[in-house]
Amino acid sequence: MIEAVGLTKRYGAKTAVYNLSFQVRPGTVTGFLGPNGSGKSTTMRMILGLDQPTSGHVTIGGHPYRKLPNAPRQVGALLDAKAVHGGRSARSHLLSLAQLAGIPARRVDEVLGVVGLQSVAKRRSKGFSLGMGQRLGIAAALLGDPQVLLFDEPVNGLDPEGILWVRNLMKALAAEGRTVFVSSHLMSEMALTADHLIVIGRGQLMADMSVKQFISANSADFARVRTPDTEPTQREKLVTVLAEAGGQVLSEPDGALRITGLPLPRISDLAHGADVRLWELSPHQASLEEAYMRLTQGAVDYRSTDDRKAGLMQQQPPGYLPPQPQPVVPEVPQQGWYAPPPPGQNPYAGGQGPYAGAPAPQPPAGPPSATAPGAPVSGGPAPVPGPAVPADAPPVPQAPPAAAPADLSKNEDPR
Ligand SMILES: Nc1ncnc2c1ncn2[C@@H]1O[C@H](COP(=O)(O)OP(=O)(O)OP(=O)(O)O)[C@@H](O)[C@H]1O
Repeated sequence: MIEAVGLTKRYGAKTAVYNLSFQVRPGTVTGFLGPNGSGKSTTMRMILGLDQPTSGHVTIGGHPYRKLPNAPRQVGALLDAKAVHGGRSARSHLLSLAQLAGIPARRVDEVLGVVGLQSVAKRRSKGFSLGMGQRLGIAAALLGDPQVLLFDEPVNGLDPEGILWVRNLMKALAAEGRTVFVSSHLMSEMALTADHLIVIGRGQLMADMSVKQFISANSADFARVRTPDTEPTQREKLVTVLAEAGGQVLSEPDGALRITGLPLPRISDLAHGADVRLWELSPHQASLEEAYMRLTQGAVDYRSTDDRKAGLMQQQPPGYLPPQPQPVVPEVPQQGWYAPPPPGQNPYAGGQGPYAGAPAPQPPAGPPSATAPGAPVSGGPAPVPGPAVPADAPPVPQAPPAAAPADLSKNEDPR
């Protein structure tokens, strides 16, 4: 088991990790998630004794890494796959690691086989592709047959076959009772691989729970309903009856309705009772990506802007007005689009949890339009105020933080 207690790491004015406490248990794959720069690699380096915490401590099986007897036989890690002497072959790189840890040479050939690099074992690693480098890094982590494994973005650069292999490898290692701690930005992959999640934002703990709990705490399942495109009155009638029955109704980009708060059979009965024909009534399960984006959207430090290419434009005569682009609502839901979690289920959005008191998301300024996708069409108050998207919303609405940890990079001590 890995146990972190009050872990804090400062680099000068920058607080990379702040007061982080968690446990990573054996027998499960624990996913370690967080936006870019949130402190995942720093935390992993502290676990492995490569960085000294400013305060707090972290142990593996009750001991700090540096005090573990023959640590490479107990803990395997992939932190930076590029940290290999490029002039060495894959085999000689692994052989040197094996010799340092007292691991027999035949184990090197075993792990080369496990990661599928036998045929290039004698090639210099500097000619390796990104994915081959990752495989070599994973081989190094497996070398000592350790009980505790840490992988920092192991599927980075792997082909689909490699991703599937890593997924199965992680699960198999956990099924053998090992402790597996893995960071990734690929939510779809994490949803398939991890049992438990530790989520950090700006170096602080945001969630520590099972994947299932995480999704239900941070999003809600919903029903998608479509009435005939040619008969807008049918849609309006349905919106009214659903709202009267207590449903929350949002408009989707293609004109369909997104309903929360009512089970599918009830929606069907209400439509039937109102003599409304349905072209679609389908259940939708919230994804880990939705739940993750909803939780962390306020803790994202590095956000892209549209490339308007204004710097490449010719200067226009005074008074010239550029054509206004039509607002495009993303096909895939983005900020402000996430179905709100059921009332009281998001410990980070209400009055409990470490971020209690953080501002709840508010709809962007401007009147919501019943025809604008994402605008609440009708219904009672949303359980957690979900930001609506007005008709004149920019392509990616910048919703305020859902429940953001304080930005510690500004050198402000939050205590
Ligand atoms: N040696 C260092 N000196 C100064 N700042 C550092 C150092 N290492 C990390 N940081 C800073 O600490 C913060 C956390 O970085 P870290 O690499 O741990 O994040 P991360 O969650 O692993 O990010 P990513 O997902 O992009 O890999 C960042 O702001 C980073 O710039």
